[in-house]
Order: sequence, then structure tokens, then C-alpha cells
Amino acid sequence: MLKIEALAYIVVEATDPAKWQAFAEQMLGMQALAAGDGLSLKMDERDFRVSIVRGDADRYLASGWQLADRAAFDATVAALRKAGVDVTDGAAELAAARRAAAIASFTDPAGNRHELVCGYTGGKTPFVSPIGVQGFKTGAQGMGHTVLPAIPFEPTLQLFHETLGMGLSDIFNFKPGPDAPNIRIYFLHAAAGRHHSLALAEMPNPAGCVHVMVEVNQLTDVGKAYDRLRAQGVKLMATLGEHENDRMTSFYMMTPGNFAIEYGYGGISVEPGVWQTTQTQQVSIWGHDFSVGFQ
Ligand SMILES: Cc1ccc(O)c(O)c1CC[C@@H]1C(=O)CC[C@]2(C)C(=O)CC[C@@H]12
Ligand SMILES: [Fe+2]
Repeated sequence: MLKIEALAYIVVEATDPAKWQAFAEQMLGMQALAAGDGLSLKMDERDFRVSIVRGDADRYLASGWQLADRAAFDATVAALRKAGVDVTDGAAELAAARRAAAIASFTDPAGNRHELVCGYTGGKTPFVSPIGVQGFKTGAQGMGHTVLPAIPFEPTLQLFHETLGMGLSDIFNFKPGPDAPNIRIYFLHAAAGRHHSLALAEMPNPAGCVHVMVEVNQLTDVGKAYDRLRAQGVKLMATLGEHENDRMTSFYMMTPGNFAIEYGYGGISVEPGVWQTTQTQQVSIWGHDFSVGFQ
């Protein structure tokens, strides 16, 4: 019963949503629709997969987690409360804004904000990219993956792995330099089987997120996006490459929200309960030069 299915959506705070509109439409190829004084970014038949809300900062605000049904939602809220997590029952107004039948929210030990939702009450209309992107891979596996800062690491990992039951796909002890201490990055899967819906990274991030990954249906759209990045002067955070752990071919760019987006194709799926946790030895089997992002 107690199973997160996928990352349903993310919420981003923006001082100037018009910047996100241009970035979403012209760089990412998503549909941007007015929503109050913010924006709904559409990646598939759902009303939104990214909610841009107007505010005083440019940052990541929350991760929205999909529960299969009301029973799974209630069981998850109960499990969190039993573990001592302060869970807030969401108001009907918030549930309506997120197109959810029910919503609850909590903050993890690292200070990241999360929303739990069940059901989907919004519209189902076709996705039509304004620049011809041939679709994002969403569906049951959700909008993609999010990598969140996780300090303190152990209690944050415990919440998602033990209390919420997300499976450990891969463990990576990242060594930034020969004398630098290890940074732990743990990759966790949800029930729908995307290799990771969440990664916890033992590093601080003032924007509230290290990166969000969105996946397209064809490699051609990754290559075309790379061309657009250069034409539009968007800041590259890592060159094209293929990850060792989930075999995603992708590149990374900076967003108007001060966190990065990984734009990828071809990631693997795992079978929950069967998959054996791997221990990655390297970031990627080719490419992914992150040094360009620090320039
Ligand atoms: C290692 C890895 C596997 C699969 C992924 O989807 C993925 O994003 C990563 C890279 C994670 C990580 C990051 O996002 C922040 C900057 C990091 C720490 C680096 O500098 C190398 C690995 C990067
Ligand atoms: Fe990633």
C-alpha cells in the first residue's frame, strides 16, 4: 500500500515568470500556460508537470510525489507521522491547484519541501511542443527525477528509503578531487520503475535543488536541444555524456531558477523488489564534463 509511484511534478518560485516562459518554450520545448500570476509548464497530457509560482526568489520550492490511490496516500501519511515527521494536511485550494484528489506536505531533515498527492483531477489534453519536440517520457514514471541537497545525509536517506520505502538503485561515492572528501549521492527508485526518481546528494544548494532531469522520447531531441542551448546562450553545466548507472544520454544546463536541468534520453528502468543495488564507480561512461559549469 505504502508506495510512492513517481515524481508527479515540481514547484518552482520565480521573480519573473516571463523568463521561465521563454526558457520553457524556446529552450526546453515545453508548453507554457498562464496560471494565476504564475505559469503551468506542460510536458504531456496533464495540465502541468512544472508549476511556476511568482515570489521573491528564483529557486526550487517543492517536489510532488504521486501515490497510487487514497489508501496508499493515507498509509504514507500515517507512516510519516509514526516516524515523527510533521505532516500538514493540504487545504482543498492547494489540492485543486495541484490537480490532486488529496494533498499533504512535509519538510525532510535537510529542509527540502515535499508534497504527497493521490489521484489526478485535471484535464487530459494532447501535448503539442511549440518548437516540435516529439514528446517527453512521462506517464506512470512521472515527470523525471530530482536531485536534492541532503545534509544531514543519514536521516534524510532514512526517511525516503526506510519510512517511505523507496528502493536503492545505486550508491555513488563521488570524489570531487584527489584530496577532497567523498560526497555521497544515493539514487532511489519509486514503484513505477524509473531508475531513479530521487537522488540525495551530500552537498548544500542555495536554490533548493541540484538538478531536475526531464527525458525526451528520441535522441534527436537531445541533440537539437544542445544546438538551441548554444544558439540561445543558455549556460551549459555539463557536456553531453552517458551515465554509468542509468545509461541516460544527456547534458546539463542552468535554468532561471538557479538549479540545473538535465535533458536526456534512453535511461533504463528497474524492477522494484528484484533490482540489486549497484555501486557506481564513475559519473559517466563517456562525456559529462562538469568542469564547464564551474567556469
Ligand atoms: C552520477 C549521476 C548519475 C545519474 C544521474 O542522473 C546524474 O545526474 C548523475 C550526476 C550527479 C551529480 C550532480 O548532479 C551534481 C554535480 C556532480 C556532483 C558532479 O560534479 C559529478 C556528478 C554530478
Ligand atoms: Fe540526473
